[in-house]
Amino acid sequence: MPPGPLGLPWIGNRHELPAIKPWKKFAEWSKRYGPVTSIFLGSTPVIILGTAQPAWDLLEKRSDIYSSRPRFVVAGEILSDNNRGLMLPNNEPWRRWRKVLHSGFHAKKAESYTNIQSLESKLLMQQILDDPKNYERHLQRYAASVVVSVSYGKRIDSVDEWIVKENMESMDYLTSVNIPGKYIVESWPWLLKLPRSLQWFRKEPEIRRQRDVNFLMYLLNDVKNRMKNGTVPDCLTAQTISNMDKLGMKEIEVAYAVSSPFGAGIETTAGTLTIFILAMLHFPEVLKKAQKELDSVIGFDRMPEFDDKESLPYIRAIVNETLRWRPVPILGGTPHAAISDDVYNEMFIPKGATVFANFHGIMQDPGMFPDPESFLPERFIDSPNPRLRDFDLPFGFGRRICPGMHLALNSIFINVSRLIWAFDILPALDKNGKEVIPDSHNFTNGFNSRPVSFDCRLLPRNGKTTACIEEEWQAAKTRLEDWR
Ligand code: HEM
Repeated sequence: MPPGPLGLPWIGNRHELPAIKPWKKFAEWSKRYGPVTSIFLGSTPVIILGTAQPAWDLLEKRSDIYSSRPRFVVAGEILSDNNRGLMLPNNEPWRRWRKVLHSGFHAKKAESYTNIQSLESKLLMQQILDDPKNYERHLQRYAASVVVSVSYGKRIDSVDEWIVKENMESMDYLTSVNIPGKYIVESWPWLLKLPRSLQWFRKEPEIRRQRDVNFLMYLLNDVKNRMKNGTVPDCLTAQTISNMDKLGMKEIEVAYAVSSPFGAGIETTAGTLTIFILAMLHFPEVLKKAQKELDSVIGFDRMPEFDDKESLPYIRAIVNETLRWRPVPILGGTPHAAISDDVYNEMFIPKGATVFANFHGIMQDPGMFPDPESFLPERFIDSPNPRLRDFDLPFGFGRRICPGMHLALNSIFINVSRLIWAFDILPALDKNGKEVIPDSHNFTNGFNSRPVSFDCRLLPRNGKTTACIEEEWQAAKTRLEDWR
């Protein structure tokens, strides 16, 4: 097995792994033992990949071995009845689920959503203009509305809408049951052989499951009804319902599949945009340089559009650097699992091993990203490294790579370019008028890690850009009505 810290009988290295921000410990171990490290959590072998190369070598090049997931007894099997593809092993139902998401969000298909993304982004700019203090809430609304629009053909006016709240509660519950060590059945799955009435751990997740099913079926049936009336815009659910027979999927499978962007696409997108703002507070020279590019390519009489992407290399590099500097899916997303024994660089990796591509270490590897703590978009410009020219590392690996990658990149590009074009992004001032720069390491715990809320000033750059935002918003308002 790869080198790693010696564990104790039965518990392995569990006692050494903190519940808060375990990725830091992972990175520490990678530094000490090398880019491929092994530990044991209970009796499960866990492989930690600390740099990008072994992650590509294993999770991408050997994806026939490493595209599975570890077993999630409570969250995946009991709570979700094996309907949440993110937690499914590499099996036939996962492939059907993946097909739905691929056909809904592949690069070409994602282009068809740029219209709604641009309209929602115009609303976002207007909201930030009117109420800059609550910028984080506006970013979350943007991300939620895009995801619900492309999934269910219906937009979101406020993060307080019941659909968003119900989804958040469901996701919070899912995360709360997915804590290693919380349920003994995860380590002793033989408990599932007990008579059902004796499986004490089932009761609460099964109640929650019924609530999830009711919610997801309501959303599915709502789209069905609107399809009958001819009032639903093109969206993932409508496409999938039309293809249901061909896909060979049951209604409940479809209901869960089309809801996956809900869990995977809101926090990641909104969190990344917040990280961009945090980076601009720490690296004001990057903001200045980006404004210079926008001023010469766009000017002040119109907003940046998707068509401008090719002419804005520095903005594209900022998008990449934001995803690298502080990745939201800090542990590389959900871990992968090996379905057969393997040998890599003379190290044995056993069947059933859980594999983490620890983004906290990978994205801070000075070998690949010199001076990794600095926010340097230049590292992506004219790079001879094809992996940096086409930077998909933040979206994971192989057959499990994020299916929402193109949608996410479009959301980040359009909003980063418009925020830079329209606003000066400055630190908040304390009561003595002194600038307060938030800690660039103060991030939340959890699978998705985003900055702890911080204040900043988003000041309109000039009258022309402000007038342009207001004008564009007036025009966008009526067009957004199509997505009610
Ligand atoms: C900045 C935004 C985003 C980032 C950084 C991100 C990143 C990731 C990562 C790292 C993974 C794990 C891949 C792996 O296991 O190797 C993942 C999986 C996934 N993402 Fe995203 N994602 C983002 C946005 C989205 C959006 C907008 C959607 C939906 C439209 C989405 C849907 C998914 C799904 C469904 C999976 C699970 C795939 C599977 O298990 O087969 N993501 N994402």
